[in-house]
Amino acid sequence: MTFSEWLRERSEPAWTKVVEHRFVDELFAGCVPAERMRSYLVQDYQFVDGFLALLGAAVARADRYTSRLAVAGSIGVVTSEENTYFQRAFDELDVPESDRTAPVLDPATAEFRELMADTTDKGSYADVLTVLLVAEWTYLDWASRAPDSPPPNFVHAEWIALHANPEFRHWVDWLRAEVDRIGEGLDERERARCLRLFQHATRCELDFFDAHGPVPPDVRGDGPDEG
Ligand SMILES: Cc1ncc(CN)c(N)n1
Repeated sequence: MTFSEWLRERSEPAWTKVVEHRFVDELFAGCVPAERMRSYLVQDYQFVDGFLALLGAAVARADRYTSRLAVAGSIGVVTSEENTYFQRAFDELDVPESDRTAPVLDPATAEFRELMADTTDKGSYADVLTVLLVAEWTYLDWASRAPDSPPPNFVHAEWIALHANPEFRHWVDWLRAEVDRIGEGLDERERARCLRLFQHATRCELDFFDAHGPVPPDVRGDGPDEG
């Protein structure tokens, strides 16, 4: 088993809960209500801000030029196609300027940003790669479940398409191989640290989706026990 496979396996069942989240199923069906899609994207734009800084840390801490180039390629996508998508989606969803630049953060967003900021400031290259890998691999995995026909609304369809395409798969495959390469040189303590980070980041992904619902029936009170 590779290091990346080991990290993911040790992060179950949270990993599968992210990949099979009800929010994702609603997205595939094109039925995330506008209000929830708006709050998800507003919060995610704040996630992306921290994520971009983390990508910068990977460029700075990589141990070779080819690795810096690979990470820089992903920075290109985040700052162009993905950023343009956010702007068009915000326009479509009537997101006011204040929510685009400085919204009140959900606790889930704040925790994820804190994890990324700590790793950006103090993490080793292995630590940085570990958090990046969770954020990208979970998104590749859920997007890989997408049905053939996209939902009609571009806000839903393009968010799926940004994570279900050969270039994104190639980037995640590279990240996995890089984590495996760097993992070979780590001692036991460093590997354990990567596992803790991987598990924490996976938990953050789950909390992030949970924060945007939908609320499960048993919590809503229309489960089998309710009269
Ligand atoms: C919360 C979250 N995690 C991951 C991704 C994919 N970069 C994202 N956009 N948002």
